Amino acid sequence: MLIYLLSSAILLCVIHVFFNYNNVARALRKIPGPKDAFIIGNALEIIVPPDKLMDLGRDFAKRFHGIYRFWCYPLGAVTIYNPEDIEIIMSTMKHSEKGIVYHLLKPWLQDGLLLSNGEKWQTRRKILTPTFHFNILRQFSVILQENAQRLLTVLEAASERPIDVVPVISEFTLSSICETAMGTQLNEQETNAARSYKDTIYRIGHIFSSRFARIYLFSDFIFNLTSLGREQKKLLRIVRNFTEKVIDQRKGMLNNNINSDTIKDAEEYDDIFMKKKKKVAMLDLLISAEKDRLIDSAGIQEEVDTFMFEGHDTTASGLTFCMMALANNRDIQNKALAEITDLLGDSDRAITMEDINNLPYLDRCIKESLRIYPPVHFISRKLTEDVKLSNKYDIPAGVGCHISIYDLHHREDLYPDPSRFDPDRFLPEHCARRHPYAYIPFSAGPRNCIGQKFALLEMKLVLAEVLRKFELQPVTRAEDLSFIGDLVLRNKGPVYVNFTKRKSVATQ
Ligand code: HEM
Repeated sequence: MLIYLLSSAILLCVIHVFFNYNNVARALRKIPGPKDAFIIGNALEIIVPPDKLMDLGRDFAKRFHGIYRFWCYPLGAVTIYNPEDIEIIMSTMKHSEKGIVYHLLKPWLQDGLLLSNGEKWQTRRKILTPTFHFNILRQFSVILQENAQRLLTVLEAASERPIDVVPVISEFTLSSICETAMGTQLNEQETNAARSYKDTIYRIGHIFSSRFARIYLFSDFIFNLTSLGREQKKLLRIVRNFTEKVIDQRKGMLNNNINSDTIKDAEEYDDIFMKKKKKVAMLDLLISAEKDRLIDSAGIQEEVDTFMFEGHDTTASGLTFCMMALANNRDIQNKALAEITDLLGDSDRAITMEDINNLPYLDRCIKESLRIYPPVHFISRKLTEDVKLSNKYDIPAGVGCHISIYDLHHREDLYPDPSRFDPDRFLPEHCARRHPYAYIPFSAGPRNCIGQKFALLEMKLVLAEVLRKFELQPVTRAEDLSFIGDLVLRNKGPVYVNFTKRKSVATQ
């Protein structure tokens, strides 16, 4: 018996040494982090119920300063929120391989821009960059304005009582991205296929959230055995059939309307569509690139799906929290409204892209809201080579490096009283004093958000239109929020705002 116990103890010690004293573990364990348990490292600390995941991150960010790590053989991860360290990781393509959590998106986005790497990413980024050229954004602004007007109608019908803005804003951003990315209207068309596509996208979003918050579902093998895994498979088929059909229809339309062989750049793209008086879609550039054999049909599908995913939930989260913040900060809301009224006077004409460039205070409100409530609150990389950070810690190759945008944006030393909503933090003189990687809602460096200008245009346009028409009154307060662990920042429950119709813009 004694021999049996002794040999078991020795075996456990050997396992412990093997798990926790290999080269990776030794390097990682020099970085501050939670206390290591025998054999299992930090496993027990990180397995928490899904609704506690965000709190766990915030708790660690408070306990450690700018960096902490987890280790549980064979998985290791370091979370950083020092601007100097973030610059080391984000400013080069050396560390551009995406972390393990992005693997959850693979069945849907495949090798689209968000997940691809190397030459493929470079080619795709080159094809897609002109989509966000000023001239094309100007055309998108017309579509965004039409969708904003539909949103105003919805808000008007529900005014004078608290509305959960989450579903209303999601509907707006999903319709907007669908029309700008694919040239397809979800609202007016309201065919069975369009409705089912919309519902499917929402449901897939929920499945991602559920999977993200349960680490045991990260394994494809286990996930595919669950009812969620089976449902996701079915839903992805619906999405793919819909986008395939839209792409085919668009190809047919382009072939009939455009004699030009290919579209070489944004100016030409703009020219062709302006002459034909056609609404442009991001998809058109991809179809054009297919003629040059730069991309194939499967590639077009990947990119359309990527834009649909990246382009709606993120902006919906940004708009939701910005509306809530403006409702809760009456003085700031009034200042933003005064700026709009000064610009437009009594006129009730629609706000244009040119107007948008003349609303610097609203711009600062959006920036501040994206600081406190960054829609993409963390990003993650898998390091393929060793990295020395600014504070001399070494992160070994093979481990994950999470960049906590949320904790970076809430650092007391960079943003005193970080929970206070203060748009003037973004006055040029204050920005100039800050590290360039201290504010990164759209990431930074070569793999930054390609849709940043589009997102800001969409947010600004719709906020300006909403503020002109409604006074936003507080219902949900900042202290009521409780975030759930998800790829996009989300409150656990509804986010209520009361929209009260203004009598007249001129009298405010
Ligand atoms: C407020 C809204 C948005 C925020 C906060 C946001 C944020 C981000 C962030 C942080 C990344 C980097 C992700 C990473 O490195 O893992 C990213 C990448 C990306 N975003 Fe956005 N995004 C927004 C809206 C949009 C929109 C509207 C589109 C499309 C129209 C878009 C398309 C993309 C794409 C395709 C990438 C991958 C870029 C690449 O790797 O080259 N995003 N976004």
